[in-house]
Amino acid sequence: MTLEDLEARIAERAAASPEESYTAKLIARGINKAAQKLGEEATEAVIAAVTHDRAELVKESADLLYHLLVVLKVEGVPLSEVMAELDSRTAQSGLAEKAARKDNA
Ligand SMILES: N=c1c2ncn([C@@H]3O[C@H](COP(=O)(O)OP(=O)(O)OP(=O)(O)O)[C@@H](O)[C@H]3O)c2ncn1[C@@H]1O[C@H](COP(=O)(O)O)[C@@H](O)[C@H]1O
Repeated sequence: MTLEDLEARIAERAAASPEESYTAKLIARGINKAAQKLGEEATEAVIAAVTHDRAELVKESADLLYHLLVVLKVEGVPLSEVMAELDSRTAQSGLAEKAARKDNA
């Protein structure tokens, strides 16, 4: 499974009935609920990381990526746009990118 596969699955399930699909149910509840779930999963991943709970970190990371893709779907942002942003950063180090952002702020 790639993130692109998951993005396609989410797009497919978005059209399903909320009674039979968690994705459809979450999308029907709107961006505030989807964003709240994203925040919760991020927090759970952070807790797993700082408590060195490796198995939980793997599970929470999967939840986090899924909920991020749902939020991107609701907001109409294709994953390819996020990947293109990451791609554009490979030309420089993360520290140089951070300094450039500060200069532009
Ligand atoms: N990867 C996921 C995935 N990860 C997490 N989850 C769901 O995310 C939910 C998070 O758990 P919570 O207890 O926080 O959720 P909850 O109790 O419903 O949340 P509240 O609304 O009560 O806050 C669980 O119900 C998980 O099943 C996912 N649901 C779906 N997918 C993927 O999406 C596909 C389509 O799923 P459906 O849309 O359900 O058909 C699946 O085949 C998977 O590939």
